Amino acid sequence: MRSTESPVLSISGLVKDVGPLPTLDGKMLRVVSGLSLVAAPGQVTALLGANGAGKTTTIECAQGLQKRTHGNISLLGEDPDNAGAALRARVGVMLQDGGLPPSARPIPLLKHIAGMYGDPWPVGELIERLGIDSFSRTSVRRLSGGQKQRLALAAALVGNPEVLFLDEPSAGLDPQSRQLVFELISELRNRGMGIILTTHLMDDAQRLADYVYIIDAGRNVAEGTVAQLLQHPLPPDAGAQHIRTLLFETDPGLDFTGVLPDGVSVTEARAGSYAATGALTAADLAAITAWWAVRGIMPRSLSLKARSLEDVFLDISGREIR
Ligand SMILES: Nc1ncnc2c1ncn2[C@@H]1O[C@H](COP(=O)(O)OP(=O)(O)OP(=O)(O)O)[C@@H](O)[C@H]1O
Repeated sequence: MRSTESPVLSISGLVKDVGPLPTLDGKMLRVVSGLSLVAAPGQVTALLGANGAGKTTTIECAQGLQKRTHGNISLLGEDPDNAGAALRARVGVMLQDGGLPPSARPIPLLKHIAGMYGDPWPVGELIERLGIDSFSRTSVRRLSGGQKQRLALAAALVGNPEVLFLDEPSAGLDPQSRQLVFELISELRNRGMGIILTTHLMDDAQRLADYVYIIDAGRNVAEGTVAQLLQHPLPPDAGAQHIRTLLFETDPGLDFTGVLPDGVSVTEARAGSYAATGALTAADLAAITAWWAVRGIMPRSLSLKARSLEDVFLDISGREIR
């Protein structure tokens, strides 16, 4: 596990049992089994895992919302299980379902929350940054999913927290709102806020995270910066299929047999739209462009896609659905 001076959150050997469950003949179910992580100030730390991996349980234990079975948790230097109002005031939480009162209207709600803090974030600034003015007269229950997300983020930030928990922050956001939220998250990180992001969206983690913990079945399975994880060795049975993909559009129905090496597979997903996947080398790129040149073919588009965090995640946690 990485070491960080004065982490905003540090979890070691977290175990959480739930139950007893009638479906297990009255036995307990272990949903987190010895998980450890460290989140630093001024960084986005992502917890990445499939549905049911134990992300929410871990984060709720970290926030003191669920009692842990074993293990140590330190949130801003304190045990969240004994947290008082002073610790809670330093922590911002944006939940997936918002957790906001359905009949409230956005601006009075934010002003009310701001009134509970000594040094709140100016409400007007948050309203402007998150485009809340455009739906300020609508009650929470009538907001769209994306509007609720933006209001939930504003509500999490209004207390000017030192640490911010974000659960799937881009869920339901249109591209403009997503960009807005991502820019704000980057700015908060640069100001020194410690941000803990829970997600199964690889793209969000790849774009935002300084450090990623991949968890599976309540355990740590890999960790590192995105760049480090992208170097993760391929599993022995992966073949070369996740190394690189060359995407190109040209004439339909072309036969590339003999142009590219055996380990590279070429598929035509739509007429004239091809993907060549495998351990492509510069020589292979030269071979395919030479082949086009001889035949007078000019592709309409051409792009090379490197192995992504999603490929690494699937290599590590398996491709079968949970
Ligand atoms: N009180 C409970 N009773 C029974 N099972 C539970 C309980 N709490 C959690 N679980 C199970 O523990 C596992 C972990 O749940 P958790 O919500 O932490 O996963 P997650 O990684 O946040 O998933 P998602 O991405 O779907 O939100 C799941 O299989 C869930 O069904």
